Amino acid sequence: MTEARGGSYSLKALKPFNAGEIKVLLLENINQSAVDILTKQGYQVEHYKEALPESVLIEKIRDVQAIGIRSKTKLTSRVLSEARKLLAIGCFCIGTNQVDLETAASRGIVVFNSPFSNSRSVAELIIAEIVILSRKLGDRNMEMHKGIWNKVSSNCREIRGKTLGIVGYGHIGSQLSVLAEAMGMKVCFHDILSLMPLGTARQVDSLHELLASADFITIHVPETPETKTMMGDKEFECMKKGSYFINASRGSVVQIPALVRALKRGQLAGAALDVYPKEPAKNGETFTSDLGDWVDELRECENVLMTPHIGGSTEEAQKMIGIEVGNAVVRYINYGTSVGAVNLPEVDLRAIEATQKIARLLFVHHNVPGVLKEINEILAAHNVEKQYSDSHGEIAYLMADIADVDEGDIRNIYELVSACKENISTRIVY
Ligand SMILES: NC(=O)C1=CN([C@@H]2O[C@H](COP(=O)(O)OP(=O)(O)OC[C@H]3O[C@@H](n4cnc5c(N)ncnc54)[C@H](O)[C@@H]3O)[C@@H](O)[C@H]2O)C=CC1
Ligand SMILES: O=C(O)CCC(=O)C(=O)O
Repeated sequence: MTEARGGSYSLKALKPFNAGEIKVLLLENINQSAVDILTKQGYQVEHYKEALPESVLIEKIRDVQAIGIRSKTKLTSRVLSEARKLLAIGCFCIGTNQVDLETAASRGIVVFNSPFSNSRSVAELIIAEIVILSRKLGDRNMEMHKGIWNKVSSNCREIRGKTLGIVGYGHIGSQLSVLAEAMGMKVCFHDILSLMPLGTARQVDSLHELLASADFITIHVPETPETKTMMGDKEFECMKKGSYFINASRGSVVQIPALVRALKRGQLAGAALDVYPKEPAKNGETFTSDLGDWVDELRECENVLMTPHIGGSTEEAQKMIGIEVGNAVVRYINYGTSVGAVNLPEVDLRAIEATQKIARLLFVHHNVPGVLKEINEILAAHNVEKQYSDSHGEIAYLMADIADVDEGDIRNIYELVSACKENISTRIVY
């Protein structure tokens, strides 16, 4: 058994398994920092640059203990029902809407994401887009590439003194607020939560009030039943004539035909989109009407910037995300630590000293009365050094360190706990 240094004494590295048998599937060009962390553990890592078609995904997911994805791979209940060995899903991004979180939890599969490692990258992109839209640089750039000299100032404006309206004042929205004020903009925002405004930003009561008062509107909400299609004809009609619209959240939030109508009738002077209702699965695929008629309609509009979902795609963000999510997956597989999980209770225990003969029970179960009594009866013959249990809706997670157990005790505890009626998943690491 290997040992890790922890402060002034040695900590036990818990690995009840042959690490070489742990298989990890990484999709969508996840950063090398994650590959390095996982391979250093001795895990077998299969690494693809793109998302896989569903049939191939199902074939591969059957055989792995962990999978890493970004925004394209849909882990639906159909796909997860095939994932019989899966312990952990790493979303190497912020959004987790591509995963059926409830199904994952009900199967004892933990889901991690990286809640803010790419927020700054998105905020910087939005600042750039505000300037580019305001100066109509997208169109001027395209003209120059075609050999056309078109020096105009009409309707091109500074952003200083203009109002930025932010929908969703979370990690990205609030970071953007600070950057925009530094550029001389006034900031107001709308959020379903009452939040502390940064700088001199101002929270407004309703989405419609925000839409009517800003020169630029930018959306930074997660995909939820409430935010799906939240921007339609009525909302664009509320916006100031000649204002600009930006979306780098999720494509489902905006009704593209309504946006196109607002652009064509001159209600909006331009728009920037980074995300779409349907996106190609990999680089090299085309962005054409195969995805929907809305593609051609958008491509015809003037002063519309379109980027291929690159809000979080910077070297800095991808490296940080790789390290953060890669480590979270390792900690869960090796130690059972679920801190940072988005679908299971966050449970952890202090590390075990290398000299201690301790086995750690990791038990995900249905959250019903009587389960802990049953488990503690199983453990009654042993000294439970420490234990912690928490629940998240219908699912609960118990972690217990049991002292002075031999291989026979461990096998016995495993068999009794996993036979418990409310068992979802039982592991013992030692
Ligand atoms: N284009 C890209 O590459 C990227 C896109 N994203 C997307 O951006 C979204 C936002 O990211 P973060 O700021 O990190 O999320 P966050 O969770 O920190 O903030 C989201 C905010 O939206 C608010 N909100 C939720 N529903 C709302 C509603 N109906 N109306 C108004 N406000 C609402 C929440 O209260 C929260 O304050 C992510 O969920 C993800 O989908 C994130 C990173 C990169
Ligand atoms: O980088 C990606 O693939 C996805 C970025 C994103 O949309 C997110 O972090 O939610």
